[in-house]
Amino acid sequence: MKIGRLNHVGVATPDVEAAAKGYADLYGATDATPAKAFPKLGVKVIFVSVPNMQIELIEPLGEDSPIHKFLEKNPKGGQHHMCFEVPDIIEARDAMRARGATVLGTGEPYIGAHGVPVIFVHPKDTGGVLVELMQEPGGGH
Ligand SMILES: CC[C@H](C(=O)O)C(=O)SCCNC(=O)CCNC(=O)[C@H](O)C(C)(C)COP(=O)(O)OP(=O)(O)OC[C@H]1O[C@@H](n2cnc3c(N)ncnc32)[C@H](O)[C@@H]1OP(=O)(O)O
Ligand SMILES: [Co+2]
Repeated sequence: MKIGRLNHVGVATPDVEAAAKGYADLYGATDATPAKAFPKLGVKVIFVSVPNMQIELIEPLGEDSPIHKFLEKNPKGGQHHMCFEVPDIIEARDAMRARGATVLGTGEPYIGAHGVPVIFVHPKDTGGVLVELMQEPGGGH
């Protein structure tokens, strides 16, 4: 398994709308999706498109959100994860495990905000950076 293109950088924020306005006002990054809630994933998301990838603004939905504690530690928000595309998410999951990394949750890929299966690799195995792997559109079995 070889890692693919950087699809997005996840940025945690207490307010995705305010954060998206900040990217528009400060950097002219006005190409943004409407905010969308993913209750099962515990986040509200806005994707801000820039020339070669996206910024994924994520706001916690409730205290069970996987980013709730992150925002308690970083109340203004901050860089949260990087997401790379892989050709086949199952092959990637198995490769992570075979290479000694911890795949979060049950290890079963689940549908993320882009509508394709994703996994997350624990930051303790990746030099302190939370990495998400997502099946590249049109990839997989
Ligand atoms: C999937 C939808 C969407 C998409 O792109 O499709 C998204 O990306 S949504 C993104 C939000 N969802 C997730 O992040 C799911 C996976 N994440 C998790 O399961 C948790 O965030 C986890 C386990 C990485 C951390 O959970 P939590 O903060 O509640 O646990 P701890 O406080 O015990 O943290 C353990 C340890 O990890 C360090 N940590 C936490 N978050 C990060 C981070 N974003 N980057 C780097 N390190 C992180 C934390 O400081 C602890 O370190 P320690 O040295 O043990 O204190
Ligand atoms: Co993501």
